[in-house]
Amino acid sequence: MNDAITVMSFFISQFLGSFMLSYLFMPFRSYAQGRLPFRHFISKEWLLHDTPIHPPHLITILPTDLSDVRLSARKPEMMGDMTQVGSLMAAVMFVWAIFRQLFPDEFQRDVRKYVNKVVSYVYPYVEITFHEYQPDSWFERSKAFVSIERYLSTNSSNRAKRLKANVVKDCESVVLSMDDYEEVTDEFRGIKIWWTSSKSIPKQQALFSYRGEEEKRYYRLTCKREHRDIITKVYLQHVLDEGKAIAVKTRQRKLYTNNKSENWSGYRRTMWSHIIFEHPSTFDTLAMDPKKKKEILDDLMMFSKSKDYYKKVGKSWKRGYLLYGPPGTGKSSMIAAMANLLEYDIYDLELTSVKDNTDLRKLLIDTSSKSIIVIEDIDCSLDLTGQRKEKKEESKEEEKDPVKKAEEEKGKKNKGSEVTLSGLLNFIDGLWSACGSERLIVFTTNFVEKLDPALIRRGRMDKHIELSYCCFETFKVLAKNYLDLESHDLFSIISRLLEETKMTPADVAENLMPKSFEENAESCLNKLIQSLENAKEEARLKAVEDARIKAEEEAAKKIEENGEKVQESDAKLGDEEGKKTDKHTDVKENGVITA
Ligand SMILES: Nc1ncnc2c1ncn2[C@@H]1O[C@H](COP(=O)(O)OP(=O)(O)OP(=O)(O)O)[C@@H](O)[C@H]1O
Repeated sequence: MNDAITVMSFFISQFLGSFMLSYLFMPFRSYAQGRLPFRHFISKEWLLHDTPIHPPHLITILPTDLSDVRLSARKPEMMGDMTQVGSLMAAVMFVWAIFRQLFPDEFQRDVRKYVNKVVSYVYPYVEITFHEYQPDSWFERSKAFVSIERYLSTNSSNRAKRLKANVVKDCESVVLSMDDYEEVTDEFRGIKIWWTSSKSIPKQQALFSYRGEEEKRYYRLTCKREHRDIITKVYLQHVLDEGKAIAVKTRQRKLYTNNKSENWSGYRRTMWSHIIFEHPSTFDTLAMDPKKKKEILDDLMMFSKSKDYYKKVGKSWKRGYLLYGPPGTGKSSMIAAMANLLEYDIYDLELTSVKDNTDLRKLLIDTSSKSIIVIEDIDCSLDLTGQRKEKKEESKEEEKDPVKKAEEEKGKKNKGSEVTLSGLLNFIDGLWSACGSERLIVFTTNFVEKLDPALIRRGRMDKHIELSYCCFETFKVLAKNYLDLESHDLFSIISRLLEETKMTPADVAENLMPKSFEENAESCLNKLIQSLENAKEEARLKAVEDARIKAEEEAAKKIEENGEKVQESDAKLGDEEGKKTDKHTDVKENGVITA
C-alpha cells in the first residue's frame, strides 16, 4: 500500500512538475519574443488587457511596465485563464508543500541559492531593499527608510491604489503612505523606477517578542540593470535629500525646556521636555522700526543660507544674538518670530535648574540642529556678572574667616546651581559648542550694563539688538495689526505724545486692542491718547517728585556736611584748648618737677 502511494506521488509530482515548469518558462520565452510584459504579481489590469498574451497571467517574479498596455474588456477568455491560473496555483502549492516536507532545510536553502543565482543571470533588473530597522539598532528606525517613506508619501501616494493613513501625533492632519504590498512607479531623468512596500512575517510569533521577531517592513526599489549606476549614485541621494527636506517642511516644531539635573537618571532619562511650539508671532506682527527689522531679517536669512561660508572660514555654524531693553518691548516675541521665520525648534534653557558646567555641556550636546537656544533674563539667571571680580578679591584675601567662608558656600549651594561664567562661555563658543550645527544662541536681558563684557563680546553675542520704547514707526505697525489702520487723523497727536513720553509696545498694544464689540478703531486710538496723556502727567509728577526728593536729599546732605564742619571746628577748638591745658599742666608739672 505504501509503495503504491509512493509511486502515485512520484507520478503526480512528475506531472505537476513538468506542468509547472512549462508555465514557469513561458514568460521567459514570451519575453524573448518581446510580447509579454512581466509582472510581479497578478494585478487588476491583466484581467482587462487585450494584448494577445499566451499564456496569460501567472505569478512571476519579474516586474514590468504596464503603462503601455491598452486597457479594454476581454471577458470571454477570462474564465479560461482563471481556470488555468487556479490549477497552476494549486500545483505550485502542492509541489512546494511536498518539497518542504521531504527535503531538509539545508537542502532547501541550497536549492534557493542556486535558483537565485540562475535567475540573477537572466533577470534584467536590479533590486535594492531598505529595511525599516537595521540589525544593529532595533529601536531606531533606519533614516534611509524614513526618508524614502516621506518621499514616496509625497511624490507617489497619489498614484498608489491602497494607502495607509497615519494621524500625526498631537496634530489633526492625516499623512498618507503606501500600504503594505503596494507598488508605485517613479520617474527620474526619463528612467522608470518601481517601489514596492512589503514586510516579512516571522514563522512563529513569540509570546514575548522583541523587535527581531516582529514583522519587518521594507521598501524595495527595482530598476533596469543598465540604469544601476545612475540609480545608486544619483537617484537614491535625490530621494534621501527630498525626504529630509519634506521632514523639515512638515515637522512640528517644538519648544523644549530642561528638566532638573536630578531627574535625568534611569533608562528613559530625558534632559529636555517639550511641547509643540505654536507661538503666532512673526516678523510681520513684530512692531519695530522697519529699517532695523529688515536688517535683522537679512541677518537671519543670510545665516540660514551660509553653511558653506561658515565651513570655509572655519567657524561652527552658529550665531549669537543679545536682545536687550525694558520689559514689554518684544524680546520674547522676537525669539518666537525668529523661530517661525527659520522653522527652528526652541530650547528654553533655565540655568538655575542646571547643576553644574558638566550638566550644561550635556544639555548642549542633547540639542538638535536647526534650533534656537534661549537664556532669558540672563542677568537674573545666575550671579554671573561678578564672579570674575569675586575670584580676584578672594585671591587677594588669602586668609578669610572660615565661618564666613562656610556660610557663603552654603548660600551658593542653596542657589541650586554651580554653573560658572567660564562654563557658560564654553557653552557658547567652546569646543563642545561645535557639535551640531545651524543654531542660534539668544540671550535676553533688561539690564545690559550688568553683564560681564566677556559674555557679550562679538563672536559670542554677534548681534546686539536693542528693543526700546514705542516710537511712531512701531506704533504704525501695531495700528495696522490691531486695528487694520494705515492712517488716521489722530495719528499726529499720537506721534507727538510718543515723542514726549515713554510707553512700551506691550502697553500700546494693550490700549489698541478692542475690549468690547462696541469699541471701534477711533475709540481705541482715543483710549491710547488718554493713556499717553496719563503717562505723560505721571511722568511729569514723578519728575517733580524726584526733583523734590533730590533737593531734599541735597539739603540734608548739606546740613549733614555743615554739621560735620561745625563738629570738626568744635573738635579743632577742643583740641586747641586741650593743648593749652596740657601746656598749662606741663608748666605745672615742670614747675612741680623743677620745684
Ligand atoms: N515690539 C512688539 N511688537 C509687537 N508686540 C509686542 C512688541 N513688544 C511687546 N509686544 C506685545 O507685548 C507682549 C509682551 O511682549 P514680550 O513678552 O515679547 O516682551 P519682553 O520684552 O520679552 O518682556 P520681558 O522682558 O518682560 O520678558 C507680547 O505678547 C506682545 O503682544
